[in-house]
Amino acid sequence: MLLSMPSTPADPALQARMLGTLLANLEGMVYRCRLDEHWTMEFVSEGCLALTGYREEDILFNSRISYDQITHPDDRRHVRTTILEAVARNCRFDIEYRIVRADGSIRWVWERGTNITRDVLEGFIQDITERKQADEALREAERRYRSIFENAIEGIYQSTPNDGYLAVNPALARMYGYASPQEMIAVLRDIDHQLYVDPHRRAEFVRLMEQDNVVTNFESRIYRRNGEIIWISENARAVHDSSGKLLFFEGTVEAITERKLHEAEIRFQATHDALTGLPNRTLLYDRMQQAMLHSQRYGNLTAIAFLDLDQFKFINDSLGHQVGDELLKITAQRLKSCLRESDTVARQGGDEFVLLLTSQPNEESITQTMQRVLHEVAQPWTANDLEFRITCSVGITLYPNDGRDAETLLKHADSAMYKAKELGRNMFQYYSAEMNSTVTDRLELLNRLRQAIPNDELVLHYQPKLNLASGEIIGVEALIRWNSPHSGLVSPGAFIPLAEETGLIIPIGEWVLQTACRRNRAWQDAGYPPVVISVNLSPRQLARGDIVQQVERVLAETGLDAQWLELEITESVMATDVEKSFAMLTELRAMGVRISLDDFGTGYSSLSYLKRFPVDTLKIDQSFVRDIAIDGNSAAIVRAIVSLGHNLNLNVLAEGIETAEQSALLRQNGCNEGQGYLISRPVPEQDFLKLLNR
Ligand SMILES: Nc1nc2c(ncn2[C@@H]2O[C@@H]3COP(=O)(O)O[C@H]4[C@@H](O)[C@H](n5cnc6c(=O)[nH]c(N)nc65)O[C@@H]4COP(=O)(O)O[C@H]3[C@H]2O)c(=O)[nH]1
Repeated sequence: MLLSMPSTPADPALQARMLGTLLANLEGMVYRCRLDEHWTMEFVSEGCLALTGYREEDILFNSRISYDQITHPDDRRHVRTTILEAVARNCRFDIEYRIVRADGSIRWVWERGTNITRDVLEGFIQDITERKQADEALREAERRYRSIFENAIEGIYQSTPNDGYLAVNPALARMYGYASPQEMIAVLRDIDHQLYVDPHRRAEFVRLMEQDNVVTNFESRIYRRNGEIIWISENARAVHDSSGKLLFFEGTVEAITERKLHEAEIRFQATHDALTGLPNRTLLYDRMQQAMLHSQRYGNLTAIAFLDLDQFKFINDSLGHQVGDELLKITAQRLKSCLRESDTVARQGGDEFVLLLTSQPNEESITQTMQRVLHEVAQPWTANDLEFRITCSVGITLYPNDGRDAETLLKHADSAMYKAKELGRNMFQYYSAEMNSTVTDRLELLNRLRQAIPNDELVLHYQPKLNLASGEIIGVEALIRWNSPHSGLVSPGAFIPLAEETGLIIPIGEWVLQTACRRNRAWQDAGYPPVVISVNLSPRQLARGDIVQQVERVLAETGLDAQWLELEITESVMATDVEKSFAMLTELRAMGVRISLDDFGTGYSSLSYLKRFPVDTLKIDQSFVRDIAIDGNSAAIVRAIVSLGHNLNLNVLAEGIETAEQSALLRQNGCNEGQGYLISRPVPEQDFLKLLNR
């Protein structure tokens, strides 16, 4: 019993004193009370004041307040029931409840007691408010941590090195495709094989844990429950007990598939061309290095083909960038279709592509591929309901023959490509050492070309046009030459394309028009028989829109009558703003200027326009003339053009006549005007005037 005395010491006074000391120093209150409706106190120890805020005399025999009143109203019933039940069973009771202290504050107490008789209880009551608060704080903290665990967006887990997961949160279960954490823990027993796509990843994870006790940003590919593969990143640490034994790993998981895709996308963008999806220059260099190493080891050839679309700039400027972009995409596809998977088609920028052919046994195989490339690129394509054809010029270098590094090989391929352009486009050229001596540095060329007009370096050569039947000179074509102090007499193929690309053709074109008209007027003034002089007009001169005014001004300045001027335009002009071109050409014809359609039959699908086109003469392209004697198709085309021209009341002139046989065949096929080396090459003015005088 609580108040029963120890058997020693025997002195009752000593015992009473000890008891008094004990009771006075006890934190809490010892009591004796009646088992009545007030819990009437018969004895309370000194701790009463500290516990309840009431003095002993306030409580004893309910003199001021009863203990039942001190008990928190909400807990009174619970307290009474518990005590009565214990009494009924004659056993000790142990109960926690709240009291209301004298100052109104509420405190938690713990009471432990027993009944001495049927009516009297004895026991001890202690303030446990602080412990209760600590418990509550602990529970709150636990609740908080659980809430974080349950509601985190990141996956959280505890796992053992060998036995799967101890705990996972719902986010991780969701991320891995399981209905609940429980299901995931139950199903995923063999993490190495069931989870990681590469089973060695888990071994690596465990190894890092053993080594560092922590892993950060550990990225792996894992299987979701449905077999789908995703990327995750883990941060984890090892948890040990006090003896240092490993208990488990605990970590967080982030799904990073999107980030990985994004990174891959960025990597792709850094190495590929956005428009065509082809490898860009960076990746090309990389592949070239590999290909060269491979050739070195196996003793075969690597070919680098530099490819430039002929007249692309013109299409881009005249039909718009959208059509230009479309053409580049089509070309990219076509080029890829000609090559093996192991080869590379890269876009170098603009309309330039580079083909890298690896492990080539000999030149013949490269030539075959290049023939396929020319053929494929030249296939017709459609834009704005019109059918087009575009050709390309290609320069080829071989490793190891033509260069030992990527830079040199590309530079030489570029030179060879310009040679192909110079030789008439739509062809490929293998690089040869002499090409180095030709003008290949375009920038340097451009700078020098800019100076050509002010330095008076441009000259015109003249090529007569004949009536094939009578042999009479009926006209002359003015053809530009550049008398460069640096490179000698440069033919137009070597600088006109560059002038067209850079816009320099505008001042050059105006110079040609001025000079041709002035010279023609001077010949007439000198008494030579009058001839029509033809001047080539670049599509860009026409696209500028002021050609009518320019021609008017030049004719006025030089005093040449309009009937003695002919403007040669190429079919490609028709692909530009057709209505505008029609209007300008119509105006020029109304002034009396003649219009001739150059290179007829080679390029754009112009037949549909031809009927409406304000033109006087069709010039049959020299490629047909060249083959007329050997190729039935060319002869048929020439016949068709001649009869088409005549039906439309047009003059038809054949250019590039080199042999008497060609001339005869042309005459037989109804073509009675011609021009070509057979009659005369383009010659300086004085030589031409001698011909005119004959
Ligand atoms: N194989 C062969 N070739 C022959 C024969 N007869 C003439 N040719 C060449 O064929 C070209 C005909 O000129 P094009 O088709 O207008 O082609 C011209 C023209 O498109 C352009 N061009 C020349 N001068 C000018 C100019 O003043 N302005 C513009 N915009 N372009 C020009 O440069 C191109 C090339 O001019 P050229 O080198 O002078 O080359 C000339 C001429 O020398 C022949 O029997 N056989």
